[in-house]
Amino acid sequence: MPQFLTTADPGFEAAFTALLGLKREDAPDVDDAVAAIIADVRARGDAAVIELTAKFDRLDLTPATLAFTPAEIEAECARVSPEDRAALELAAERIRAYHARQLPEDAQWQDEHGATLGWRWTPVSAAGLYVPGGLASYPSSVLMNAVPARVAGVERLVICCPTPGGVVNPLVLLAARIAGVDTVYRIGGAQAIAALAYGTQTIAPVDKITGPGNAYVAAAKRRVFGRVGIDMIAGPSEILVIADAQNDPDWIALDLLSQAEHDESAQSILITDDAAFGRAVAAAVDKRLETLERRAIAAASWRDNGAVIVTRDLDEAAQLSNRVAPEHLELCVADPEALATRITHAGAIFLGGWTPEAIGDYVGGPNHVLPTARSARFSSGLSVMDFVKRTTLAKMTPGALAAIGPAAERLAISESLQAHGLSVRARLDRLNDGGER
Ligand SMILES: NC(=O)c1ccc[n+]([C@@H]2O[C@H](COP(=O)([O-])OP(=O)(O)OC[C@H]3O[C@@H](n4cnc5c(N)ncnc54)[C@H](O)[C@@H]3O)[C@@H](O)[C@H]2O)c1
Ligand SMILES: N[C@H](CO)Cc1c[nH]c[nH+]1
Ligand SMILES: [Zn+2]
Repeated sequence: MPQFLTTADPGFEAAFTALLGLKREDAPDVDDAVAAIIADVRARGDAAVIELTAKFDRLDLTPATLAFTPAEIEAECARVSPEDRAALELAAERIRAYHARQLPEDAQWQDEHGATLGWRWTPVSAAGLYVPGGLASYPSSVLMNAVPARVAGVERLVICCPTPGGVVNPLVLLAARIAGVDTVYRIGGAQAIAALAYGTQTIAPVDKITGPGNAYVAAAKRRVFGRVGIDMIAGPSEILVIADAQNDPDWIALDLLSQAEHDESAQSILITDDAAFGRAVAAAVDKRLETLERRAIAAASWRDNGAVIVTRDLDEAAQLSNRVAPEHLELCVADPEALATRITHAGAIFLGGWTPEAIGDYVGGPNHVLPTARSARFSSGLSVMDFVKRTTLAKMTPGALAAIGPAAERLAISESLQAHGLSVRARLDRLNDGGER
């Protein structure tokens, strides 16, 4: 059973703290296994990747079959129905239009001394996009990773997406083609992350790795960070719904289950100011679980990590939500915009009862790769900004150097960094000797 909590109860704070502290990450020995996998791929390259893929994905590959061939991609794309193709194309265009607005601008100006200052943005040269493929496959995650990278101007885009037992989702390959991905490797897990970070005889290394994955993928991304950039550690999915009694309990139940069905470690929480409505939603969840396709996963998530919390009012609901810092936050209340002004930490906010979180997963436009496990307190969802970096620009004139150089020299001396100071002093002396102004 999910937890039923009431803020008016004396024991609420302890129970809520315990709810936030639920360990939803996987087995602690994952990191040891991942360290060994990364070391093996670094040492043996393709051979290690091929052996691990056979072991974990029941798929026998060769160096020549690590990547899908153009003919294979063509054949798989031809299997996609016109309706599914249209849905992917609609999603891709909306995601592209939304992320195009995120492109940052270069800047350049002269200050009062005549110095030219500024910055410019450049994309990473190569990005490796991880698309989960173990428990389910996610064409939508292809778009959510590849489209922002293309908008950012990344030159080389590759995808790693496991195909356990050789089962391919043609929509993953069509999504990759629509988004302009150059190469799709049919590998997954930590071995894929290691191959992207360090390269193998067949797989060229990249500069940035993005995309969600299971505990092995997350542990591998943590370990290769520094060798390559990573976006974040996008863990098991979460949703928090703040809803008043004016909602249809079945709608709210389905929204909660939409994230619970991702993973037994997912977390779905309802906060409401009406106890009877909270009970009605819980009953609607149980009813839906009787027939849901992924009911085994969703029921375990709801039972182990789910909660219904009754608050005194919606302000209290907002305060609690900020402590959860949920990946997804739905505001199903009369005035969602007003309540949203009280929200300080959330990966994505969905305003009003007509905005189910699933819209954000697929076609709304915003990215669905979002911070989990309270990391929305300090991090953001995947965006164009994950694929660009900023270079600063500075140009002194002799006059500008004369104006600010002495201060630099004094600070260099204060830090006992003599060459720093002398590199400025030599130029100032030239100026003092009548050199170029
Ligand atoms: N935050 C997001 O945007 C988002 C989107 C989609 C999915 N997800 C989450 O991503 C996760 C996907 O997990 P998944 O397992 O389905 O796919 P996955 O692709 O992340 O992991 C599957 C890979 O794990 C490796 N693996 C499996 N068992 C292993 C073991 N015992 N030792 C070493 N490696 C092993 C295999 O190589 C396999 O290819 C889920 O938790 C899902 O909720 C998150
Ligand atoms: N809600 C997931 C992120 O937590 C993203 C997703 C992909 N497909 C369906 N949903
Ligand atoms: Zn989802």
